[in-house]
Amino acid sequence: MNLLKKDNALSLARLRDVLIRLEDTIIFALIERAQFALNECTYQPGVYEYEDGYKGSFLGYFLHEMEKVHSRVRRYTSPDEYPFTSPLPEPILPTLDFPPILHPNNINVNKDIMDRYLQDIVPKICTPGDDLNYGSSATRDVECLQALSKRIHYGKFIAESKFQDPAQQETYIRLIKAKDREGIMELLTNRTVEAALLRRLRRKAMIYGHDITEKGDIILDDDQNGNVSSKIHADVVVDLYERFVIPLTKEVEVDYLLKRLDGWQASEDTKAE
Ligand SMILES: O=C(O)C(=O)C[C@]1(C(=O)O)C=C[C@@H](O)C=C1
Repeated sequence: MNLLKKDNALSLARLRDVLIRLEDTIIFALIERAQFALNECTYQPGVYEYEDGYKGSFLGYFLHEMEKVHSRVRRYTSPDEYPFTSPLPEPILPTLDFPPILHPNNINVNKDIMDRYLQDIVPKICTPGDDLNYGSSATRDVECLQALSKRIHYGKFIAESKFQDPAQQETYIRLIKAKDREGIMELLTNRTVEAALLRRLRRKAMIYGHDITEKGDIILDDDQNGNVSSKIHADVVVDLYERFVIPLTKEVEVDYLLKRLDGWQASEDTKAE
């Protein structure tokens, strides 16, 4: 989404379209990672020596080096991009003037994303063992992590859109003032959208995870669920969204909303002047 343009940036339908596109990005990134073995040593600190004395894992090193370059081309000045590592250098490109779409905040849940990715996702999508493709698997890890991070932090835009809905703003303000986390969570939850998302995701993961014949039919495997030797198990993708991606997006939404009124009245007064 072009965040330099403010028009319609907060339309809920458009934001949901972004999330739908990111489903494809995430499924393909997971499929790419799944072709390599677990390669545990890339996640363990102290296995390699780095010229700058870095003490973390190979993935941590690779991610930090990549983020340094991306930071120089101002990736993390965009309100939908969040780094995993720090410190990062200043951009070499001039600052872009993004219209203020989000309320100022410093929410970044990438540490949680990294923990869940390493503990829960990689062991489920990769075969155990070591195939020596360390660079390839770390490259894919970075793609998965960045796609998940973007998706989950989009919760901020969705929360802002919901807050600005005139039909709901008063209720949000009341719940925020009461610091009612559960009430906010309930109000922003849309179970119909979640159920439709999970159905769509299962279908996509089934289709993207299999090859097709020349006629376009899906080549299903011969187990009863039709997904034993697929590139990725549809169940794993659905489970990942159900237990991790959606709940963490909602946490971001709630965290954002809980801070939504900080300095708000002051900024409304300035706008009115
Ligand atoms: O689409 C929304 O309304 C969202 O808030 C996003 C999302 C999601 O993570 O996909 C989260 C909460 C809602 O219950 C439905 C979907």
